[in-house]
Amino acid sequence: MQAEIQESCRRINENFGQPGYEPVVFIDRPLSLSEKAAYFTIAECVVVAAVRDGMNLTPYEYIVCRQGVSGSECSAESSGPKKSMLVVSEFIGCSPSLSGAIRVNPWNIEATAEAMNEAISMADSEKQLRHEKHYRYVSTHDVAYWSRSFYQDMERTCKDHFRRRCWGIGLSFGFRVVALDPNFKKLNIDHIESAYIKSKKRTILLDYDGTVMPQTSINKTPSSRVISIINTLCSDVKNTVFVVSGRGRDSLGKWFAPCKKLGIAAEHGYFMRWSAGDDWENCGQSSDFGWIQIAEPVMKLYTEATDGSSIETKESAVVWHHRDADPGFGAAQAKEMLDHLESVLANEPVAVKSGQFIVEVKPQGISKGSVAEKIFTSMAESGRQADFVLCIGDDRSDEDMFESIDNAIASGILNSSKSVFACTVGQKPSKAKYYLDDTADVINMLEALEEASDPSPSPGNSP
Ligand SMILES: O=P(O)(O)OC[C@H]1O[C@H](O[C@H]2O[C@H](CO)[C@@H](O)[C@H](O)[C@H]2O)[C@H](O)[C@@H](O)[C@@H]1O
Repeated sequence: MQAEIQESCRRINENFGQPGYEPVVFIDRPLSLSEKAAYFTIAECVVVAAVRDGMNLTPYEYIVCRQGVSGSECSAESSGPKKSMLVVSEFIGCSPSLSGAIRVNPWNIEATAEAMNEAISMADSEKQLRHEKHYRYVSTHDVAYWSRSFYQDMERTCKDHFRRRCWGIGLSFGFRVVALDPNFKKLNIDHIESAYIKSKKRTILLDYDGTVMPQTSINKTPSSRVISIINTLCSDVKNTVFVVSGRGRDSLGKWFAPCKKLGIAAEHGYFMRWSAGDDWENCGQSSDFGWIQIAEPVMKLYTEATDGSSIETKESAVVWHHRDADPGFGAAQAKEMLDHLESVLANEPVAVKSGQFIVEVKPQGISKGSVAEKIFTSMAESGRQADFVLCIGDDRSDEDMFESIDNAIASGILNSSKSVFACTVGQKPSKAKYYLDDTADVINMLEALEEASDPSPSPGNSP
């Protein structure tokens, strides 16, 4: 590789060099700190084109060197306004913190060349503004700042650890230690079945993906087994059953067409209907979707840079999927995109949320929590307060449902002495008190409830 670099340098110098001017000076040896500082001080632009990196400090060192030491006369520019320009790879750790840097995908040679040209031909006033911004960031985020911030993060993360149980879960790169509440336990099928039999008014809220449908399934249509269980649950006059999902109303409506009495909350509750015979209620508070014009271009940028990712446009939301991208890179891009979207959409009526291999932008106030609250409230208001609640889901959006159960108990919409089963799928930190291991476990549990049901003709769910 070294020979290849030397050959490229020779070729460029031969083609573009002139007497007294050598375009590429290739330094192929370790530099002392002072030498490095000297080069940084005179450099009009620094390019960091690493394709994989941790926390590369070169850009920060460069900015500090360009700022210089006040009062020193180390360069011709030292008395004038300070300027610096950075072209950085989007793969390096410090890239998100340098908002004035030109960010590139280093695999894209043309885009990198264009960025270098843009960097050196930019107006001095612009270079100055970018430098000021970066220097302010570097000088306020010093060693003391970082150690304070790490310390606070650790304190927050370890809060309550003394009363939690720690478990190692996952394998290989997926291995992690999680701290779980000691009251968090596996849902016992006999226990829930007996509570189900004793109860008179039941609310059952089922998430779809990752709960009744395995995340790994290619075919996302519910199995005939799932349809049959849900139909039996719906036909018990004591039951109000809802599928509460982030998926669109068309797919859910089509998939669950055989379940006439099933309630559906689609797109996290933006659309809701109590049974197949009812019209869809639109639960959104605003019809202004101008924010899509801001969110989509950002998602497109990340899609271009992340092989295997894609954008899904729903009626009320846009979703960036990275399930088929490289796991590490996809997750890093998702985290970065979430921050990016949160900052550009700060003044818009939206929420930016992450889920199972997705980042989603959806209208503010729309969540599975508000769906659950709506169902509990309208049941209580019509004198049908539930004495049995089963709420089950696997991801972050389902945590909102679990939280709304606590709120409903606190406000008296649900009675705390009744049977409440908030259950997450997979053993992980959750607001739910119970867990089941996987979708197979969920189906087994629902089968037990199916057997304990009393299917009799009924008008179905009603608000
Ligand atoms: O609320 P859920 O029923 O759990 O649905 C949430 C999202 O489901 C869909 O995404 C999921 O399935 C994709 C494959 O079809 C998969 O790639 C992704 O990782 C899953 O999260 C749906 O596309 C999203 O819009 C929903 O928000």
